[in-house]
Amino acid sequence: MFCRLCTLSKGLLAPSRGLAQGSQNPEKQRVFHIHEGKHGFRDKLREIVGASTNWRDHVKAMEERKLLHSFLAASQKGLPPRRMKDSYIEVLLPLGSQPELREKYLTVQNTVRFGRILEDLDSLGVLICYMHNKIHSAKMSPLSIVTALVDRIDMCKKSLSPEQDIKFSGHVSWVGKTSMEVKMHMFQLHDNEFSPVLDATFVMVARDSENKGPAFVNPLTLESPEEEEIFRQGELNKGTRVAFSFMSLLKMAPTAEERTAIHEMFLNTLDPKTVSFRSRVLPPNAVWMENSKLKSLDICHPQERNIFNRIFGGFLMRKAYELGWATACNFGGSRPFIVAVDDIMFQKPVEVGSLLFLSSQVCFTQGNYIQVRVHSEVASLQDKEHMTTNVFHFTFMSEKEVPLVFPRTYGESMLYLDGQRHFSSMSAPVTLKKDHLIEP
Ligand SMILES: CCCCCC(=O)SCCNC(=O)CCNC(=O)[C@H](O)C(C)(C)COP(=O)(O)OP(=O)(O)OC[C@H]1O[C@@H](n2cnc3c(N)ncnc32)[C@H](O)[C@@H]1OP(=O)(O)O
Repeated sequence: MFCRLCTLSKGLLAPSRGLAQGSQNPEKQRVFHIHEGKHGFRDKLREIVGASTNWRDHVKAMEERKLLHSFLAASQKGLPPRRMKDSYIEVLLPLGSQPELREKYLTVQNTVRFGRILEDLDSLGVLICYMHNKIHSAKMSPLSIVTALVDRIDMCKKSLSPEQDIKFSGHVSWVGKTSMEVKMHMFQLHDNEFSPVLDATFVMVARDSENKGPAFVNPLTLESPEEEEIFRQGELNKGTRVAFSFMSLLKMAPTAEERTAIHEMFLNTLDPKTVSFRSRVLPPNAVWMENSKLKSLDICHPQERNIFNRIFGGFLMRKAYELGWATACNFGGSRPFIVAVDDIMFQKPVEVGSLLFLSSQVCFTQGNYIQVRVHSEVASLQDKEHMTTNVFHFTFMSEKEVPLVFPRTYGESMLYLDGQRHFSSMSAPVTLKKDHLIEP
């Protein structure tokens, strides 16, 4: 499979060039481990934020964070600029050399759980942003950094083995006033070399010490034409996001071409015997969209909280991904493999104790591809009103050709078109490879 970003990222940023291939890193403090402990990156995050390790201390820990308010900058100009390499870090997931780590990452097909990788990417993105905004004289940060958007995750043409070491790297690639774009790469050891397996772009937002209002981030200074290109790409990404949201089918009617396509699908479902709008029949090898649905419910226990005592974005992504994978599996009747994740917007934080309702459905298919949409909403135990927190978009590739999915209602037709737009925004067509084994 061709991966636009894996190719683009190769050699663009000076700090990642040598390190990406597994060479020695002179700045040892920038290399963290996934596991807990002295060099564990989650412990590092807790240290930076001063988060509680026990739920019973969470109120006290938050009270302490209030005192950090005075360290917040009144304007962005008051903050020193940072270089891309200031935020550059690497994180090791030594699945090969530390087999005790494997269980957590293992699927029954002896591949790596992609849902676990999503969790690691989320924490890595946050740590990168803390590196960018580091106050050298203070151990703790006054900022609360939250995930606003998973812009894109593209898989490259490599299998993920649970028996080989994995390495993540990343850095801040663009900054606004309170938001930052982060680019992350993942590599796996293959013939003694770390080869690219995944590229990800997230947008993180800085909030004040109590996560109640916006906070300024350090500006970014660019040191080479390559870095200018990365930054320019960040600007472009921002523009594309605005254009995409402006064109949303919730705000605007579909294009003439899209309307024609939907009308043709509708005509294809009319029963030639009755030609009645009430009796509709599916063409051969097609499934009604409503019959592709799967739902789940989770109780958001304190264990799933992030360092700011809200539910961890990575947990929400893992849950949505796993339901999406099951939906694709159920629909296609064979093992689906993840190809791309895009446009996951974290609209509202999820409180500890909430009920999390996930609803997943296939909204577009083509050949071996299945586009799945997972809608997430929460309700509190006291208040039964449901509130949407996220919409997830996953592109899967099935081992076999899959049926067509047909919308029955106008609402479903809009979901179909939205799914088609997400599918079309994918980098490039991919060919099914036996070694492309990235599963739940
Ligand atoms: C281990 C630790 C892990 C911790 C990580 C997590 O788990 S976090 C948990 C999961 N995530 C969450 O719970 C976040 C939930 N969402 C939210 O709280 C909020 O939607 C939000 C703070 C992200 C944004 O709120 P608002 O839109 O009201 O904020 P505001 O309008 O001030 O915008 C702040 C900045 O974010 C940018 N922004 C907002 N939404 C955006 C989006 N979808 N895509 C790109 N950028 C976006 C704006 O341009 C602006 O940047 P500029 O100022 O630069 O122009």
